[in-house]
Amino acid sequence: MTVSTKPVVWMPSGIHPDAFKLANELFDVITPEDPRAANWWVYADGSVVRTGGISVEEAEKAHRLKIVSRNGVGYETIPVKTCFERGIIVTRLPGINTHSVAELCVALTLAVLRRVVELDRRMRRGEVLPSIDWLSTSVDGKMLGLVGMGDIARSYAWRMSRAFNTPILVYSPTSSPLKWTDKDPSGRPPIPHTRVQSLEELLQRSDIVSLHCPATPQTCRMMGKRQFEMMKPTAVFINTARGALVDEDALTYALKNRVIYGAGLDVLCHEPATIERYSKLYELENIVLQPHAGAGSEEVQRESCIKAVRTVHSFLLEKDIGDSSEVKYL
Ligand SMILES: O=C(O)C(=O)CO
Repeated sequence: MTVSTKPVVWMPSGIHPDAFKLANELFDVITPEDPRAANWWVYADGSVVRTGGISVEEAEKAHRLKIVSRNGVGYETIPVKTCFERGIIVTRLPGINTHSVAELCVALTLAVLRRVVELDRRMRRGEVLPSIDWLSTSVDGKMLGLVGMGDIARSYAWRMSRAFNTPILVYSPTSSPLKWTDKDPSGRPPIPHTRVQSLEELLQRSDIVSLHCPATPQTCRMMGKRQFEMMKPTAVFINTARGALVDEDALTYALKNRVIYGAGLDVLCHEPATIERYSKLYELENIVLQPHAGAGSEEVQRESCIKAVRTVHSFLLEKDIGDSSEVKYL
């Protein structure tokens, strides 16, 4: 029997084929199909995770594990405290998917306001166009309200203001040090915007409300029944941030009863989402859903998966995560 001398790496979630090929050259990879997957923590020196992450119990049992490399930005699915206590380093790729997620924000906004997906479905069901029933809402000049001031919010704001002349309102629940008055890292000019002092004001004034905050105890369920009722009945709600920010029963009620016009969601509380769990949401026409695909462009996935794999390799071999500006320790 040949014993592999390559580091053993656990990869629980889907990974771009080019990165998977590279990983197989560099490591002895354990995927969910591998017989070792049931107790991967006995074997693994490193792990590359996208969605799914790892549990506290797994981190506690993983005696060989030295690094968890998150292929993406958010890290709430990784037990960072336990990892630190056990000397396991955690890395992520901030900024890697900024423009890809911002593009999806634009796509969801257009799809919901112009009823793109709903009308497509209705045509395929045999309804005959045109009809007054199919009137939608223009995007041009609508007030865009952003909750959070990170890079994705900024990239989305830049695209919307340039393409659709949307005035921008911003509310940041954390005291964000970021100023949108400087050029952004891609050299784009500042975006004119108005900062409001409360979520209430943003909800009342915006035609498009979009969330851009991490899930923390402070932001959890920040959008509930009361908040949806503060929005205009003509307004749409976009969430590409995290499902935990939203009370999903309240959103379902608001959509069903036309408290708001529509919603576009890339994230849900329970992912991967299933029709059984979300049957009430899935049956609504005024919602467009995506399977947490904001970072899911071919280009971004190829780049980020390869970076995440290389990070593990550098660390296991050289105790260093390399000099890429995008790879960061937590
Ligand atoms: O990278 C992340 O954390 C994402 O959720 C991308 O959508």
